[in-house]
Amino acid sequence: MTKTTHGDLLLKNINAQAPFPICFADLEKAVAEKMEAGPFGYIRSGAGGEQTLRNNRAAFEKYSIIPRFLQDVSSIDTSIELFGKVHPTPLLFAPVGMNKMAHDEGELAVARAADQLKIPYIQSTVSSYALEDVAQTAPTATKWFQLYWSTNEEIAYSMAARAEAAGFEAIVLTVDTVMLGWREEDVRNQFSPLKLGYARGNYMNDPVFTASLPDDSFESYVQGVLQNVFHPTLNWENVRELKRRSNLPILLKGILHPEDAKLAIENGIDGIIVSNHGGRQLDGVIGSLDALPDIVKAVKGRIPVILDSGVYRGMDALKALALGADAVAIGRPFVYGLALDGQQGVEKVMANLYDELKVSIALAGAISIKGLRDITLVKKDGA
Ligand SMILES: Cc1cc2nc3c(=O)[nH]c(=O)nc-3n(C[C@H](O)[C@H](O)[C@H](O)COP(=O)(O)O)c2cc1C
Ligand SMILES: O=C(O)C(=O)c1ccccc1
Repeated sequence: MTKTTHGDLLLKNINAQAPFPICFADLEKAVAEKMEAGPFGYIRSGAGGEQTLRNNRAAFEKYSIIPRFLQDVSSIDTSIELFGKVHPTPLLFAPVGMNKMAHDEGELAVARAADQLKIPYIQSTVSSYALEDVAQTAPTATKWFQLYWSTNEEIAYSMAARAEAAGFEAIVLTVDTVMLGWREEDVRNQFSPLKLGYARGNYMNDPVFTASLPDDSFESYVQGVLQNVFHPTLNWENVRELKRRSNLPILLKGILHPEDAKLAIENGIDGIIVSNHGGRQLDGVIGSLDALPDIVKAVKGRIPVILDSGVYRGMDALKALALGADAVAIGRPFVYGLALDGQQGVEKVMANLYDELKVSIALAGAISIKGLRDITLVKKDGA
């Protein structure tokens, strides 16, 4: 239970300290001024004409809440349970690769922030630091490993096994990035973090991967990553085999169609992440919040449904939870916090998101995450 009676959730941001950007737009502006065009454009942009990037935000803006009052909201419970473990907030860190682009301490800083905040951390396959180093620097954090399938399947199994051995508690298989989306900003800026070697953390010390290289030159590593990280052959049989080989819960990330959600359950999957990869993969795709209700209906509470893509404030998280998500994952906001102020920046961004969520739950007239499902929402297009 969290007390909401101190009245300082907002006001602690109004003090003598150096000001920190309070919302996503301010964050993005500050990072744009600080970072070079290449890495900033890589993080900010969406695929194609960025229709999906806009759809993500537009989906949240369609919903409004009709709040209830006079029901004592002095104490609220923001905890959730996932795979038998209780977490104090319904937030997660979405897997974001190559964090050295944003800060030298990269994933290490983010994982320490996750440990501090008690928010589960999902580490990317293409991270700048190895999963073993992340586990060591954030030993008590809840850590999940995001797996990109590999052209050489044995590399995928090897990474999944390493994650399990290092204490990661779930595997998140991303299904929407079997090849890179059509990202025009990166062409404009002539920028590829993959080619610059930012994604080598988990590959460099993978015994199966390194054994597959002709030599240990930088060029061989980069070529090896490029050859393996894109994997258009991925199919349901691979999913079943991964499930057979792992003892951990397995989630599929990037599900947008209710039929795929049903297939995930039929194939023994333990959870799904409704996501369009932050608008970075197929442009013209449905906003992830717009995809949520039909998926929640299809899943019928059998496995947890997590949502990401466009959750930029506490109120966005509230709307997703009210529409039936069990938790939400945050991508770009924490990366911007990392770019501005390392671990501290990540903590500030996530703490503000959480504080706004708490204020919003109470002001909407709910006292728990499950209770949010009973609040009244209206949708602009009348549906
Ligand atoms: C720079 C960047 C790198 C990302 N790398 C990965 C990744 O390695 N694996 C993955 O599954 N998703 C990756 N994503 C997608 C995020 O997990 C998440 O789906 C997305 O950022 C959510 O949208 P948001 O940024 O609007 O919160 C990445 C996103 C960004 C912005
Ligand atoms: O940039 C991304 O969104 C991403 O997920 C990715 C996927 C493969 C290689 C590098 C990054």
